[in-house]
Amino acid sequence: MHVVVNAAMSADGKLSTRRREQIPISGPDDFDRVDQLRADSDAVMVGVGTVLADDPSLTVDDPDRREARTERGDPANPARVVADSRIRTPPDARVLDGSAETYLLVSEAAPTDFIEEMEAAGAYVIAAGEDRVDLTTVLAKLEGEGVDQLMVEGGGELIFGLFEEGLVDELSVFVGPKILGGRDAPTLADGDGFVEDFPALDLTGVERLDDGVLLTWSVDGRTE
Ligand SMILES: NC(=O)c1ccc[n+]([C@@H]2O[C@H](COP(=O)([O-])OP(=O)(O)OC[C@H]3O[C@@H](n4cnc5c(N)ncnc54)[C@H](O)[C@@H]3O)[C@@H](O)[C@H]2O)c1
Ligand SMILES: Nc1nc(=O)c(N)c(NC[C@H](O)[C@H](O)[C@H](O)COP(=O)(O)O)[nH]1
Repeated sequence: MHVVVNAAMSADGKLSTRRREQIPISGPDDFDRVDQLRADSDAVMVGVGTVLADDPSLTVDDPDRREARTERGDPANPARVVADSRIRTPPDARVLDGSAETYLLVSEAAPTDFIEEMEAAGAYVIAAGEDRVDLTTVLAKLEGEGVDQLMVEGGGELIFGLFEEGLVDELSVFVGPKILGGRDAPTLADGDGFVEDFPALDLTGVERLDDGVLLTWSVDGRTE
């Protein structure tokens, strides 16, 4: 499986405001690039923090791109994947609106009645990990379901968790022309932070885009 993390951050490295309110950091060209990346992926993943903050749809916006997917025999939209250890996804979240397949990745601590509620709402539930989702195991299961290219759209907790497990192959970050500030505002990689064995990156691209810059890296030492 090829795992691509994509995010937009302010010039000071924040993914959103300290109130976790989503504000546009990307401009139209970057949003269009993100839409193409979704269209090129088998699944798009976020953490439940992003579902609660933004209620994203995670679908492909451009009808031509959806049509191109169906012409090559894929569903119009990639599958949606939410890492949600204890099931905080609301049953009326957009990711459960039926416009794409949705996998809910939960831990063994997830309450059984919540699992049933999510399945009734149309989600496929995959459980692994005692207290929080065991990302290595669930990504292997998703690969078994045919997910070869996984795009991860955040947020900072999930991105850190994936780096922690050595699961990221590629990182693309749009750095936009804003300062958001806030010591508690989400950043690209939050979690507990590394104190050693820092993941190392190889810069593969620098491109001026909208009023910002798109940086792409490949990740050293990723084990398949
Ligand atoms: N600018 C961008 O590109 C962008 C993209 C996505 C989200 N965001 C912002 O990020 C914020 C949400 O990010 P966040 O960090 O609060 O939440 P998140 O989206 O990273 O979700 C975190 C949740 O993921 C789940 N999870 C399960 N297993 C995990 C594991 N092994 N490791 C880590 N997480 C695991 C947990 O339930 C955890 O609470 C929002 O403010 C949103 O607007 C910005
Ligand atoms: N690429 C990007 N640039 C931004 O400036 C910005 N604020 C986000 N934020 C990601 C966001 O937190 C959501 O998760 C989805 O981008 C929303 O997805 P939908 O359009 O609803 O499908 N992402």
